[in-house]
Parts: sequence; C-alpha cells; structure tokens
Amino acid sequence: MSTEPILTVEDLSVRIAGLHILQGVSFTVAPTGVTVLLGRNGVGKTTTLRAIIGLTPRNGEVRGAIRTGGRSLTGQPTHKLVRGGLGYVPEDRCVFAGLTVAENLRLAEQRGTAPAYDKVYELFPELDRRGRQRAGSLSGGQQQMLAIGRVLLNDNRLLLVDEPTKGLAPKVVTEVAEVLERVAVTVPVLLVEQNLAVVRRLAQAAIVLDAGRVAWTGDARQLLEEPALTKSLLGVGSSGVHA
Ligand SMILES: Nc1ncnc2c1ncn2[C@@H]1O[C@H](COP(=O)(O)OP(=O)(O)OP(=O)(O)O)[C@@H](O)[C@H]1O
Repeated sequence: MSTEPILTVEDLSVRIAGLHILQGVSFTVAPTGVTVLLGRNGVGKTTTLRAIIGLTPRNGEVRGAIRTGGRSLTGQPTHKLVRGGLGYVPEDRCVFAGLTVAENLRLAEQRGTAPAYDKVYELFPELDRRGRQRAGSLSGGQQQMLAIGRVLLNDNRLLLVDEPTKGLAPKVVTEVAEVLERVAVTVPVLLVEQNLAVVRRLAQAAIVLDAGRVAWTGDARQLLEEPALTKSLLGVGSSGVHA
C-alpha cells in the first residue's frame, strides 16, 4: 500500500478581513486512518479545513500549495473538489432543516455515480427509519449522523470532518466515534476534534496549530501520553483521555 500522503499542504497562508489567520502552515495527511488537527480555540483549525475545501470567504486571500496525488487543489471551486472525492462535514452540520432526512440525502447525490444508500443505512439505520422526518427536528446527534451520512453517499478519497462530537451527549459522542472509526478503515480522515478521548481512540497522527502556525506534528498517542506536552500545546491536561 502507498505511503504517499493523500494531502500535502505547503506554506498555507490565509488572510481574512485584514487578519493574517494562517501564517505558513505546512503538513501532510497520511493515506490511511485518522490524522487529527488540534489546537486551542481560535488558532485556525476550521480556517485550514475551509481553505482546503475552497470555502474561504470571498473577502479572504489564500496562498500556498494544497495537493493530492500530484494534483493542485488550490483555487479550485468547492463543487469540483467534492466531485474529485473530497468530502467535507462542517462544524455546524449544515443540514437543511426544512427538508426531510431523505431529501437531505437525495440532494447529495452526484450525477453519473450510484449513491451508496446501502452503506449509509448500514452505518446509520436511524436515517433509514427517520427518512420522512424533517432534519430540523432531529437531535444534535442525529443531525451529525445525517451530515456524515450525506458525505458517505459518494465515494471519497479523503474526508475533512470538523468537530463532529461538539455539543453532543457522552453516549452520542461514543456512537459518532464508532462510526468514524469504521469509516476510517476505508477512507483517510483529516479530523478537527477537541475531545481528547475521541482523539485517543481514532487518531494515529496529530498536527497541532498555535496562532496560525504549526506548533507540533507527530504520533497522536505520544502527544496524549506526555501531559506536559499536551498542557503546553493544548492548554489542557491529558488525564481522562481513555474512551
Ligand atoms: N470570516 C472571518 N472573518 C474574520 N475573522 C475570522 C473569519 N473566520 C475566522 N476568523 C478568525 O480566525 C481565527 C481562527 O478561526 P478558526 O475558526 O479557524 O479557529 P479554530 O481553531 O477552528 O477555533 P475553534 O476551536 O474555536 O473552532 C479566529 O480568531 C477567528 O475569529
């Protein structure tokens, strides 16, 4: 199996509204498993994912190189990136509240490819059962499942997943982690996640941002097993990181 990174980010710089938010960020994402992007609040994690998927606001400026398999992704429109196999699950889930679960899924279908409803309903039987329910009336956890399921309807070369467990009850956090663990067996994932127990369970590699720059990269477990390092990079202790 190839050990070439699935994604290479080089010297990524993002300015929005006069703010220099990312200041020369470079990292790679492994071709298998979960690579986690960590850091305190406001260091630029979401800005990084949004730059990769072409969703930097219009008043923003992106510089640097973003590549997959020798192909440049920089400056490409989001719909092309998605068609090319980049899946994105945004932090705020972005389901269409007024549409049903089935309609939300149908909107994600891509012309010319067979949507993988069997796979999605096997991972999330709840979405099948609740097909006629309005997405806005789902619980936070169910909406998260819908947001992930919607992306998995199509084949992906890489998934970008932003804080999927944020604001969820502990039992639902475990369910989301289980699903991502299964998904990552076949598709590499770049994950933004603050819950260190989830990080410990899922991630092999870690990238830590601090104030718009890469502060540390390496083995995720090594990071979590060194409390002083975790504290200095993330500002939190690493006790209680066992799921
Ligand atoms: N559209 C924007 N306009 C102005 N400032 C922005 C914009 N988007 C992000 N920022 C600023 O850029 C910085 C990084 O934001 P970002 O959302 O990437 O951080 P984050 O690491 O994902 O934070 P969190 O963990 O709190 O979600 C923050 O100071 C934020 O206020």
